[in-house]
Amino acid sequence: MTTALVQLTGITKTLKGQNAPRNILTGVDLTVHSGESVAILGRSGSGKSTLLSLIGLFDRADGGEYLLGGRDITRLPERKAAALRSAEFGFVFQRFFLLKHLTAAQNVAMALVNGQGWLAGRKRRAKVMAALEQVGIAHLAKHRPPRLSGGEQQRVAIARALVREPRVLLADEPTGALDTETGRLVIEALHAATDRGCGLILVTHDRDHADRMGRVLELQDGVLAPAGVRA
Ligand SMILES: Nc1ncnc2c1ncn2[C@@H]1O[C@H](COP(=O)(O)OP(=O)(O)OP(=O)(O)O)[C@@H](O)[C@H]1O
Repeated sequence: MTTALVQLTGITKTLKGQNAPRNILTGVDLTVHSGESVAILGRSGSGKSTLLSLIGLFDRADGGEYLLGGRDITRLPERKAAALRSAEFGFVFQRFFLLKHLTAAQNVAMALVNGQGWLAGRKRRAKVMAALEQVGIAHLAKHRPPRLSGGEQQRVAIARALVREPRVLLADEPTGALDTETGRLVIEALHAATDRGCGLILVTHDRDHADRMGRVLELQDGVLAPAGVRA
């Protein structure tokens, strides 16, 4: 068995409630390997986004252990966590967060700016076009977001997440603002990333989309368990 990309053991998280602290995650175990896709279902408020933000190193667990590619990152200092976040993770959200005045290609290229500046022009263009191609919208490279449909805009956002070749793709309700058919295309574009060895963790309310993933889990009472089989 290969080394797991993401390995969470006994993850706990308590958040301030209105009156008293709330134990949102009480012992989450999750292992995701390269090329694997996992869907996380759960009722509203069950802690799905909280869990994703811990995996993506936006926040820190109170307890438990987090290994990334076999390396223990449970207590990584914030500066190192930030560097790891941008090197290892791609993020896709319900809102697309595209810059309206830039073309699709320019929006994707924005992800290639780092502390050292831009990649050299030709290399950058090739990476951007490859990412747009991967999600099936290379022909829309010069279009600006207001001229694109919701599904096309979300695929630009996925290309922006993929262009840095992350090891793990985290998607939080990426089809929440889309109709069913458009959502299906977006799910396929996300899933295609696993063919290249990316690990994919998808938070969704849509059981049909969840069933497109290799495994379907449910967050309930602070822990993850295999989702029940549908009648
Ligand atoms: N920063 C915070 N401080 C206190 N409580 C929070 C904070 N963020 C979220 N919560 C609460 O924690 C619980 C879990 O929130 P979370 O957003 O993780 O749930 P979710 O399963 O993603 O919900 P949804 O499906 O509605 O997006 C909710 O009750 C939410 O109100």
